[in-house]
Amino acid sequence: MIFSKTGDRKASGAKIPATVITGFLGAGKTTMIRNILENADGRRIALIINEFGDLGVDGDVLKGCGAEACSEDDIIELTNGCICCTVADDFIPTMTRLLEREGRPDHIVIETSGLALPQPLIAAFNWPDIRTQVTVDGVITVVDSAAVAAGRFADDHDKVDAARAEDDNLDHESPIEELFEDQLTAADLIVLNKTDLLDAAGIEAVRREVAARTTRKPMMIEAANGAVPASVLLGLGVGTEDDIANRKSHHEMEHEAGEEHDHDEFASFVVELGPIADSTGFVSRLKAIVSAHDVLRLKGFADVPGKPMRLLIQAVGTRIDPYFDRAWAAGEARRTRLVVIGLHDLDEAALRAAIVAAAA
Ligand SMILES: Nc1nc2c(ncn2[C@@H]2O[C@H](COP(=O)(O)OP(=O)(O)OP(=O)(O)O)[C@@H](O)[C@H]2O)c(=O)[nH]1
Repeated sequence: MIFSKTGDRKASGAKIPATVITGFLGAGKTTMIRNILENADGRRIALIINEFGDLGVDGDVLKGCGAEACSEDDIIELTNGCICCTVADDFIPTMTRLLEREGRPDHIVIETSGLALPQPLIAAFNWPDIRTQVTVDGVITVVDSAAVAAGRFADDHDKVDAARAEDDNLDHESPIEELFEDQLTAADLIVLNKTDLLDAAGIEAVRREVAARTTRKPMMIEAANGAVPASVLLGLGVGTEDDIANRKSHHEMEHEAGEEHDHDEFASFVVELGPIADSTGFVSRLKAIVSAHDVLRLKGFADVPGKPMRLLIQAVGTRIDPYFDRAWAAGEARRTRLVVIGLHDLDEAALRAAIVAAAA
């Protein structure tokens, strides 16, 4: 965070605007935030990142981006990715500490994990100590348009029925579909991202499907690589915390109907490997593995011997995108670590073995 030295907002009593950026795993939230930080127009931005999985890749990518607004110490990471369960434990104390600091930011940006329900987070802005000092400027939901076009959020009824037959505890129709809709329902602005991967007719079909998935009518804009001017994303001025009653999630509606909510629908684990000599072969073998095992998201960094830069590996569904993102720092341990995220029945042992074999 880059903080004001004067703390003049506090003195004037103006509330600090906070933008919540949500969207399913791999939609492009971090990419869009990076774009905001690089085009912050002199705003002092504090960034809170909530990530699923123990690796902190998003924070690391943003710390490594070199923009003035992303200095190492200026990004707060909340490591438990289910913000819906930890608002009281993690988020509220973090916000309180941020607001107690001497210098205060002009704007707060919060990236939820791809598996988080935004509703409890928005409701937390009504907590007395927070409500008097911060307002939700707007909720921005980033959509992976290519994934929508590929039917990734369409309910696969056969699969859901089979899973429910095997596991009585499954109380939801389809966790992915529900989350996708809950994130859309929370939105003040929907960014249809990854339009570079579709043609005009495909984008139009995505727009129609997304509109049909929420009863609200938030603004919708298109983007590639999250390239939307910060002036469009920041300053929506909605005050979303006053409108939570109109944005209820499936979970909230189930709770009201007296049903229980299961937090164990998704799972993640970290794989640590040695140096990867043949990075091209490794990435192509990983691609086959994520397809065969229905992995939702895989990301992390690899140590490629002889390369001064670390290799960032990102897989979203079956798309895999490796690139060297920054040089290893002096004294930094060169490590290969990947976080793997999937549904709760992810076969961790088989996946681990396959990834270790792919690296050999
Ligand atoms: N082709 C294409 N790729 C994109 C676009 N936006 C993001 N990506 C890629 O998609 C992958 C995931 O992007 P992230 O920004 O990390 O997505 P995220 O929503 O922060 O991911 P999680 O935090 O894991 O949920 C990366 O490989 C990005 O380079 C886009 O508009 N087009």
